[in-house]
Amino acid sequence: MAHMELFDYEDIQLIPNKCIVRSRKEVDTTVTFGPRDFKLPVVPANMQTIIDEPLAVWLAEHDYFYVMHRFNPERRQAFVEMMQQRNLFASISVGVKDEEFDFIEALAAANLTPEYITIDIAHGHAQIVIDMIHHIKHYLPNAFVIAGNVGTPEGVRELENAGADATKVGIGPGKVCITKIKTGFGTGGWQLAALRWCAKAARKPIITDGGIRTHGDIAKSIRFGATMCMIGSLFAGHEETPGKKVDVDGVRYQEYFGSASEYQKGAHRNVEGKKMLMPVKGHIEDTLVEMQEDLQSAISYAGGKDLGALTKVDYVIVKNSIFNGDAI
Ligand SMILES: NC(=O)C1=CN([C@@H]2O[C@H](COP(=O)(O)OP(=O)(O)OC[C@H]3O[C@@H](n4cnc5c(N)ncnc54)[C@H](OP(=O)(O)O)[C@@H]3O)[C@@H](O)[C@H]2O)C=CC1
Ligand SMILES: Nc1nc2c(ncn2[C@@H]2O[C@H](COP(=O)(O)O)[C@@H](O)[C@H]2O)c(=O)[nH]1
Repeated sequence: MAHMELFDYEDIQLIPNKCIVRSRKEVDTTVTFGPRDFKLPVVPANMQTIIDEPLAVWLAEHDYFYVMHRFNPERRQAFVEMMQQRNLFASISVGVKDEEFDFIEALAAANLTPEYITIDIAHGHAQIVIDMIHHIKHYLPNAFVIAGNVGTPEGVRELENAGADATKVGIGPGKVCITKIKTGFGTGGWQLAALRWCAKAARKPIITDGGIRTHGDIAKSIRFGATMCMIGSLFAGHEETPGKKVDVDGVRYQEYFGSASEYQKGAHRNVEGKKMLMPVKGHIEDTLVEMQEDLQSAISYAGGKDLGALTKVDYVIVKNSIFNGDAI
């Protein structure tokens, strides 16, 4: 590996350029991802405590990208039918076990092609993922295939060469992730640098996945090569997110647990995720609007009118100092 600068979100500040808009309202945060345009380059994580069918419908109706999780496998075909009957796009997740290969064939037999299929595996740089990409492209050639997760340029290239239309980057930077502790591996603590490293090799869009803690981190992700940002913890704790609500000393919280946690698996086997309680902070629509306003502002600081302006801004590395000791 050539010499690589190591940094994460909190170590970076972007450098402003002369503003060319009279109002932040003029700034366009739209992103084209696959066959569609979306309001924001942001997608809630495909986790059971973050997305469910009603939220997926709401997001699709309001022109936000979504990826339904894969943890109610028996519902997925009906979900695709339901979305497409309502003229909404269908975006689902699959794993790589034998029955998942059968499921792809069942969709094809039913003449159902989801617009987006995400192969959702912890260690996505694997032959079985390449086999699944080939399988989907054979049976459902018009589906846009997102494959991951990977943490290296080699991983990105191999999945792209196998036919993936986008790759997802991030091994272990998530808020409820314990992969880095349990295995010693991953991009936790240097996710932004790993994104830059992977983006240099990519010929197709990248979704950065995990580690985003502030709205400014979305702008930084775009700067370092992401087309889309997958976010869990910032979306956890909304009225509409499906994690169980609990009351602790009169304060409302919502459960947010890892997809590889024992709470998801129902067994303590290969556990690489934990559970947290997040304070309930209101409606997801308000958070999405605030994200959009903050991103519009970021683009105005970049001296532009759309997301493209962020991709070229200068930056400095200010190791661990941007919060001046303040908590986020
Ligand atoms: N982004 C991240 O950093 C991580 C995300 N996750 C999330 O947790 C969920 C469960 O993931 P996952 O365990 O992959 O899904 P699955 O339980 O579907 O396992 C994937 C398949 O790959 C095999 N496998 C071999 N090596 C590994 C490895 N190191 N990690 C995982 N599987 C391996 C598994 O077999 P066997 O189980 O017998 O080994 C299984 O057959 C997913 O939603 C994933 O996104 C989990 C960890 C890290
Ligand atoms: N290592 C693990 N990673 C997990 C698990 N469940 C989900 N994830 C990943 O985290 C992101 C969300 O990260 P956040 O920082 O925005 O909260 C999610 O999209 C997955 O890639 C897990 O059990 N272990």
